[in-house]
Amino acid sequence: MTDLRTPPMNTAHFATAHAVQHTAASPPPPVKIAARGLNFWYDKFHAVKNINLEVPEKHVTALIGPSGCGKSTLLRVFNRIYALYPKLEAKGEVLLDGENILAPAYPMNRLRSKVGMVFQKPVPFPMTIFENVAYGIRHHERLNKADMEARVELALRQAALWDEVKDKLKDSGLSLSGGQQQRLCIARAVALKPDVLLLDEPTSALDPISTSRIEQLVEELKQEFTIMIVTHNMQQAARVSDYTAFMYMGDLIEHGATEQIFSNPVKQQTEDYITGRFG
Ligand SMILES: Nc1ncnc2c1ncn2[C@@H]1O[C@H](COP(=O)(O)OP(=O)(O)OP(=O)(O)O)[C@@H](O)[C@H]1O
Repeated sequence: MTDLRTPPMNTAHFATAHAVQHTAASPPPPVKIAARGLNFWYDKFHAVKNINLEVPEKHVTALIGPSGCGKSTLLRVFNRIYALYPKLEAKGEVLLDGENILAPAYPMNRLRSKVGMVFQKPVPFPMTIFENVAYGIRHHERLNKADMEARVELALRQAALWDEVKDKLKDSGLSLSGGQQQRLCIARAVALKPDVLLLDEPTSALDPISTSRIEQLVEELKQEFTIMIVTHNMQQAARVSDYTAFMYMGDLIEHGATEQIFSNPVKQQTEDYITGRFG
C-alpha cells in the first residue's frame, strides 16, 4: 500500500494529520449530507455547477479552491441561507439524512436546528455572553432556568471557552477578544445541538494562537458533529480535515481523503492549486 504520509517532494510542506483508510474492518463512515446534481445561480450567474458530493458523518471535510470558485456559495446552499434573498436559485438536491433540505416543504426551523453555521468574521449579538448562547436555544426549546444554565455551560465548554468566561457571563459578548468571539459564535452554533457544522473561513480574521485554538477545537468537535470547513489556508485544510473537496470555477474538480488529495491528487488542476502554481 502507498504510504500516504510520505508526500511527493513538491507537497512536502503539508503535514496531514489524518490518514483515512477504509478496510473491511473499518468501512467508510455513513454519509451525513450529500449534494446531488446541485446547481446554484446568482440571478443569471451560474456559480455552482452540477455538484455531486458526499460528506461523511462525524468527520471534517474541507472545501478548497481559488477565490471566487464557489466554496462559500456551496456551503451556504447547505443551510439554504440563499432563500433569504431574491433572484438566487438552487436546483438539484441536498440530502440531509436522506431528506432533501431544498424541498420547499422541508421546515426551515428544523434545518436551522440541524445545520449550524459560523462565519468568517465573528459577529456576537450585542448582548451578554450568556444571552448570546441562550438566545438561539429559546427559539427552539423551552427550558427552565437550571436546564438553560446547564445547556449554556455545555455549549461554552464544547467551544473551549467556558474557563475564560465562566466568571463574566453577564459581560457583553462584544467585550471578548476576536478569537474568543469566534469561539462564542461556535458555542452559539453548537448550543442548538446541530448534526452539521458549517464553518466559512472561521480563522481568517484571527491571530495564529486563536487559529490554532480553533483548529484544535474542530478536531474535538468532530467527535460529535459533521463538519464542513471552507479555508484558503492549505496547511489548515491538511491539518484539520479528513476529506478535501477542490473546486474551480463552480465545478467540483476532485474530492477524496485529505491524505490522497495532498499527496497524490488525480487531477492536474488540483495539483497545480495545492502546489501554489495558481490561485
Ligand atoms: N451575492 C452575490 N451576487 C452575485 N454574485 C455573487 C454573489 N456572491 C458571490 N457571487 C459570485 O459567485 C462566485 C462564487 O463566489 P463565492 O463567494 O462562493 O466564492 P469563494 O470560492 O467562496 O470565494 P472566496 O474564497 O474569495 O471567498 C464568484 O464569482 C462571486 O463573484
